[in-house]
Amino acid sequence: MDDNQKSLILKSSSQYPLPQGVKLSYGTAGFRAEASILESTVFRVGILAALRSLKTQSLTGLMITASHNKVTDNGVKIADPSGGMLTQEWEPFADAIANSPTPQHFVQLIDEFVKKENIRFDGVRSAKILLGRDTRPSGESLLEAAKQGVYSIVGATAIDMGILTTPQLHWMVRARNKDMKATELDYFEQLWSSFRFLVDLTPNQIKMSKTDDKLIVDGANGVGGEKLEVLKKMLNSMDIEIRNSGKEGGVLNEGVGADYVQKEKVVPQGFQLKDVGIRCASLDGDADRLVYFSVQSNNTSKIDLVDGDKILSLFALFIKEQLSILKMEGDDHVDENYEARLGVVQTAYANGASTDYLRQLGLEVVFTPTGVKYLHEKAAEYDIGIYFEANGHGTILFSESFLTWLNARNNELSSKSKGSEQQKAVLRLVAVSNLINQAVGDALSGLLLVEAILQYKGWSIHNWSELYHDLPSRQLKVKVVDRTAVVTANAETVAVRPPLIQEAINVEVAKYPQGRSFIRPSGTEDVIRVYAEASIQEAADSLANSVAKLADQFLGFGNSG
Ligand SMILES: CC(=O)N[C@H]1[C@@H](OP(=O)(O)O)O[C@H](CO)[C@@H](O)[C@@H]1O
Ligand SMILES: [Mg+2]
Repeated sequence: MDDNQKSLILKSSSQYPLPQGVKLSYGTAGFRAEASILESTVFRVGILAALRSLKTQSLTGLMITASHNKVTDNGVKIADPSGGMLTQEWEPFADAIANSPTPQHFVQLIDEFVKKENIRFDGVRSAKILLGRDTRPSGESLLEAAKQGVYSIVGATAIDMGILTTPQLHWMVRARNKDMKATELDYFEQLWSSFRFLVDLTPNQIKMSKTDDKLIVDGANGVGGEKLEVLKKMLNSMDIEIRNSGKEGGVLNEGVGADYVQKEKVVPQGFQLKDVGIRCASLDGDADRLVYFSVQSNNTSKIDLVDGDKILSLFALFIKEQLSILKMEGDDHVDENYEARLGVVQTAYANGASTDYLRQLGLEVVFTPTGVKYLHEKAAEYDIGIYFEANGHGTILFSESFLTWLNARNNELSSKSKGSEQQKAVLRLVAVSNLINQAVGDALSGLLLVEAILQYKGWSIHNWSELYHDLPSRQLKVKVVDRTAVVTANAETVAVRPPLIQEAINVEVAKYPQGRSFIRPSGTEDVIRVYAEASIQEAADSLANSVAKLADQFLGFGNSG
C-alpha cells in the first residue's frame, strides 16, 4: 500500500472509532451484536470486502443482517466471489481488524495482511462490492458505514442493492461473477420460470383438495414476506397467503419466524385454530431459513413441525427417484449412465430419526460441525450434495460436471426418445438446479421446490410429515465462565475438553432408551448449547437437564471461585 492509501484509511477509520470494551468474533455467521455498537465493525468489514475483491479479482458481497436475532441487533457478513461464505482462511484477519483498538494499529494490520496475501493495488482491476441489508431500522446508517469502508480503498466501487434477503445478495454475487443475468428481477424470473417448468413436468396431476392447495407463510415481519409478495404476483396460479409481512405492525422475529417456530414448537403470532390442517411455512428474518408446520387440532398453540431435516428428506427422496428413473434405460445405451454421487450432509442437531430414514433409503449421510460454511463445503464434494441444518437452512448443490452430463443426456434423449420418462427425469433435475439457490440456503427457492415436489407426489403436509416420526428432543443453553473451554471432536458429537466431561455425559445417556446428547459452545451467543434426544419427551427433557447440570458443574459460575 502506498502512503496515499494508508492515509486515506487512517483518516476514514478515525471517524469510526471502536466503542470501549467491544470484543467481536466472526463466529458461525459473521459479526453480530447490538446495532448501536456496530458502526466501526461494518466500516471495517467494508474494507475487508474490498480487499477480498482485490485479492480474488472478482466481485464480492457485503450483507447487513442479524437474521433471526432481535430487531435491535444487527450484523455483517461477506459473500465470497462464489456466492458462498467468506473463506474461513480470512476469518482470523476479520477478527483481528474488527477488534483493532486504534486507527494506527488498524492501518498497520491491513498493511501487514496486504503484504502477506500479496494483494496488489496496481489499479489493473479495482475492487467491486455489492451491498445489501435486511429491513432492520439500523440497516440504513450501517450501510453508509460499509460504503465509507469500501471507499477507503482507492478505486473501489460499492453498489447498493437496497433491501434484500441474504440469499438474494449471495445469488447476485455468484451470478455476476459468472457473467449471468444478476438483477433482482432476474432472480425472481429464474425462480418463477424453473418452478413453472418443474410443475409442468408433474405426471398426470393428482387433484389436491382445497386445503392442500393453500399455503400460509409467516414472513417473520422481515424481508422475506415482502419478496414473497413479488413472487406471488408472478405465480398467480398459486394460493399463497402471507402473514407477518412486516406491514401489519408486528416486530421482526418477535413471536414469529422460523427460529421461533422450530425452537419453541408453537404457532407464530397471527396463526390460529381456523388454520388447522392447512400447510403453513415460516421464514426467518433474512429469509435464509425455512420450516413448515401445521396447527394441531387439539391444542391451538402446538404445531406439528416439519423442520429442515424433513425438507432435506423430501428433497433427497425426490432426487433419488429421478436418478433411479434415469437408470431404467430401455435401450442399450447403459454406458451413457453416469453414476451420480448423491450425498446428504447433516449436523449433530439433525433428529436421529431423520438420519435413520435417510440411511434406510440407501443414502450416504455425512456430518459436519454446525454452521452452513461447513455443510456447504462438504456438500460441494458430491455431484448432488444436499445439506440442511435442522433449523431449516440448506440447499442442494449440483456439480458442473453433472450438469454438463445432464445437458448432453437431454440433447441425446431429445433426438431419440423425446418426452420419455428418462428425459423428463433429466429435465426435472435441471429445473431443480435452476430453482434451488446454488450459492446458499434460500427460504424462497426452498419453498418453491417443496411446493413443486408436494404437487408432484400429490402429498398433503400430513403425508410428508409421516415420512418418519421425530424422536423427542430438547435444547438448552447454559451460561458458563468461558465457553471456549469446551472443545469438541467428531462433528461436535464428543467433548474432548474439559477432561472427563464426556465420560460423565455418557453415563447419563446410557440411562435412556435411544438416548443421545452432546454439548458445544455456540458460535453466535455466549453460551454452551445442550442437545438431547430420547424415546419419549420426558426422557429427552430429563437427559438435557442432567447434561446441563454437568456443564454447569464442569464450567459454570459455581466453579469459578
Ligand atoms: C443449534 C443452532 O440452531 N445453531 C445455529 C446458530 O449457531 P450457534 O453456533 O449454535 O449459535 O446460528 C447459526 C447461524 O445462523 C446456525 O448456522 C446454527 O445452526
Ligand atoms: Mg437467517
